[in-house]
Amino acid sequence: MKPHHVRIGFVGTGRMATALARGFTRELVPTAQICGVDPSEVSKQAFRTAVGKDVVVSAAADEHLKNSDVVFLAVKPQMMQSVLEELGPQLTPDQLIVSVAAGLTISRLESWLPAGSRLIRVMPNTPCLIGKGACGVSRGTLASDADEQLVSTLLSSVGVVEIVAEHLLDAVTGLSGSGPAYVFQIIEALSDGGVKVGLPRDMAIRLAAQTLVGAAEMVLQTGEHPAALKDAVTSPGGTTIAALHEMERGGVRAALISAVEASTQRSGELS
Ligand SMILES: NC(=O)C1=CN([C@@H]2O[C@H](COP(=O)(O)OP(=O)(O)OC[C@H]3O[C@@H](n4cnc5c(N)ncnc54)[C@H](OP(=O)(O)O)[C@@H]3O)[C@@H](O)[C@H]2O)C=CC1
Ligand SMILES: O=C(O)[C@@H]1CCC=N1
Repeated sequence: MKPHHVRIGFVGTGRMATALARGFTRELVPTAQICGVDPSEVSKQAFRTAVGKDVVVSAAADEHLKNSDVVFLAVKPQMMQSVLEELGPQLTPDQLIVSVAAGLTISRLESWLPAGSRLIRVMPNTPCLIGKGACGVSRGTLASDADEQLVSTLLSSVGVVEIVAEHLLDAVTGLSGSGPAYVFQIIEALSDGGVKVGLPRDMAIRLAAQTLVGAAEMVLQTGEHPAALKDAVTSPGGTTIAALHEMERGGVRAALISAVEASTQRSGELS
């Protein structure tokens, strides 16, 4: 199936569903081919406002969801079992199911889905909203090469895709799934630093964010190790080494390593 012909349904129209749907419809999928199911009036309307007025939303599974080729499960992990118990009988074997839920393993999801369901497990992140996502993908027991290809193509339209063994998806969650939150906090802290030394807040936020964008792009475009790029900024006896010493004293590296590890562990617990 051609990706731009795919009809996509979202079960749960919250933050991650909105980021994906809006990302898919930027270039690839017409908004009229997207639908969403969510009992929350607030989420549903926010989803439609963000993605487009052609999007059909409803409080419960309807004909639009039943006619979707791909169904994204985007509810909280703790709700998934009860959602699938209700939704399962309305799914058909023709539909490809994609879970974005943190932690829930393929075997657990397959045990809650109707027998014979084709499942792909994905860990995306919210920058999919602007086409800059980072996603890990693992294939379920019955999903085919074509299914994996279709989901990879959809997700490639909203970011980079890494096909990973399922046991690594918790680690992907710890790094890139939760990662935007770490980076937002870093940007906020850097801008606090800018304000402390006299910059106006809005300028400090712009400078901090652009510094992260520029540094990240340098890593991706040059292929150089981040440590080498750091060394190129760091003059002997200069300003940067004075700052890096403070970061080491503050345990920034250890804190980030522990952050990834804590999120990974929590993802494992959610199953
Ligand atoms: N946010 C993120 O950055 C990421 C999230 N994820 C995963 O995405 C999933 C969704 O997370 P997120 O978007 O943040 O959560 P949200 O709470 O923003 O969205 C979940 C939505 O599902 C709704 N919902 C509750 N019950 C049902 C139901 N029976 N049928 C349909 N919808 C229902 C909720 O309504 P109500 O609010 O009324 O409960 C809510 O609108 C999670 O499994 C999470 O692990 C994965 C990667 C990144
Ligand atoms: O915080 C969470 O549980 C979700 C999963 C990854 C990002 N947000």
